[in-house]
Amino acid sequence: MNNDIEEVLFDQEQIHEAAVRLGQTITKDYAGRKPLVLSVLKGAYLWTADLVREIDLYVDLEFIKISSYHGGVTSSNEIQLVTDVQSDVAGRDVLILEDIVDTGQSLRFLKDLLKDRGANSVQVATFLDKKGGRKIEIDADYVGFDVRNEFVVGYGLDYAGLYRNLPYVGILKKDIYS
Ligand SMILES: O=P(O)(O)OC[C@H]1O[C@H](OP(=O)(O)OP(=O)(O)O)[C@H](O)[C@@H]1O
Ligand SMILES: Nc1nc2[nH]cnc2c(=O)[nH]1
Repeated sequence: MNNDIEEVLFDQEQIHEAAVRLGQTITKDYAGRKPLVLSVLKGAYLWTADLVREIDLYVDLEFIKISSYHGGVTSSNEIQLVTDVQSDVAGRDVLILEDIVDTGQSLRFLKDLLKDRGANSVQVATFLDKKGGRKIEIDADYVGFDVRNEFVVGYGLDYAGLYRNLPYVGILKKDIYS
């Protein structure tokens, strides 16, 4: 699996530092509140595990699964709610945890859904922010790393269902796509 990677963009140490940095900021910003941390599956599973351990607050942890990519490297415009959140978000301060914001379509879908359901506030902590990929004007509140406009894998992010278990983020060799 490691042999399929052309270039490592963010290694384990850098990722840990980003989780610590964001965890400290979120701890300060949400002081006195009990946010509902909403992890977006599948991609955010590792980011969630690492970031929540750096947040020194009482939090509720929930999961939601949506889908926009269908095995390839380009997004579909259609976002599907695959598995809904299991608790009421009305009145809650929701902190969405995403692995990546690319076109912005998934985030738009989620923020609209949570606002429609009466969340008190909705903020977003994304591991990666691919600003060059945006089709919708939307921004995350907390960003681990800005990433260039290329398809990346690892640390939760997949290609055709694979590479989510790489402990770092990288770019695949071109022949893997063919
Ligand atoms: O900004 P966007 O262009 O909408 O892309 C971002 C979304 O794409 C990925 O999810 P994906 O649909 O691939 O599902 P997964 O998390 O299960 O891999 C990622 O986890 C984000 O949720
Ligand atoms: N694996 C992966 N999923 C994505 N979803 C949106 N952008 C990306 C990306 O660059 N890589």
